[in-house]
Amino acid sequence: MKIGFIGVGSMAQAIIQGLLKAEFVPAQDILVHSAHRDHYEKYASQYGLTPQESNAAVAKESDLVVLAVVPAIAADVLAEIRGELSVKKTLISLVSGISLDRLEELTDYNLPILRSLPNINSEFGQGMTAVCANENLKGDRKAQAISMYAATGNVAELEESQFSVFSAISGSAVAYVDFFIDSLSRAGVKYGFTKQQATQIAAQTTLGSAQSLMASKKSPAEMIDKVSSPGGDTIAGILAMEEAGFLPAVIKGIDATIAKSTGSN
Ligand SMILES: NC(=O)C1=CN([C@@H]2O[C@H](COP(=O)(O)OP(=O)(O)OC[C@H]3O[C@@H](n4cnc5c(N)ncnc54)[C@H](O)[C@@H]3O)[C@@H](O)[C@H]2O)C=CC1
Ligand SMILES: O=C(O)[C@@H]1CCC=N1
Repeated sequence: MKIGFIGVGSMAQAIIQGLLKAEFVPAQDILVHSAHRDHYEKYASQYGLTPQESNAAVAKESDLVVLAVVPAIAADVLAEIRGELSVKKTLISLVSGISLDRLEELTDYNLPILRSLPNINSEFGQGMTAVCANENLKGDRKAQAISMYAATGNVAELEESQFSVFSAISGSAVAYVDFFIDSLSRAGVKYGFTKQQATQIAAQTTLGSAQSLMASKKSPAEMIDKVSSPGGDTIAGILAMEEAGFLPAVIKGIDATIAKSTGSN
């Protein structure tokens, strides 16, 4: 099976690296093309991938055609490759905010298409990807397309109407979690830790907390209660964070993310 990537930016590279680590397909069966020849040729040669001269060539030579460009140019790129797509190939879009209806309108109403929203953690097999197939993609073909993402982490099949919220609390939230880690780290620096020490401590604490939460099957609130000793330090910190607007700040950030991805701001 050949997997072609149109666009080799942050998200495509994370998936490619995840696929290589999982040995999902041989490296040469991953085809790439993007706007910058120097960059995609160098990247392909570094990892043994197969560079292609054009977006149309990627589409022609691949079984799974992954559209990994920014939303603003997706329509132009689909116009370039439309002639090479067929019912024998699966188009996988990971472009935020572009619906299956719109993808069909820009290509062909008979094509098997998987709309997806991965996150950057795919690079290390820790991804969280939402998928939704159109009615032309079913059975083994659908399983094959989804298996690409399963090789790089968890997959959830969702209604399309849930995508913008998913994108905010997963795709974008990788940055928000890192923002939180960086905030903890800066607090450590304020009190004399080096940035490197503080970041390592904050990151490991975040990782350990997420793993413990999932392993325990408890709610985050129950875990907070376990850490908050009566009359202790943690509850004092929680109350101060609440007073400073921690929860409303997070909700506001998610609202803004959803508004941007749905074009409602
Ligand atoms: N970065 C992330 O964490 C996530 C990104 N996405 C989606 O992934 C898509 C790409 O985002 P990023 O990788 O962050 O952007 P990026 O800017 O890092 O990558 C975009 C790629 O498209 C290429 N490109 C530009 N014009 C082109 C053209 N005419 N033909 C072929 N390639 C062209 C660029 O050279 C670059 O390789 C977006 O639609 C975004 O919504 C979805 C989930 C998470
Ligand atoms: O920032 C963005 O637009 C993309 C969508 C989800 C994560 N990154």
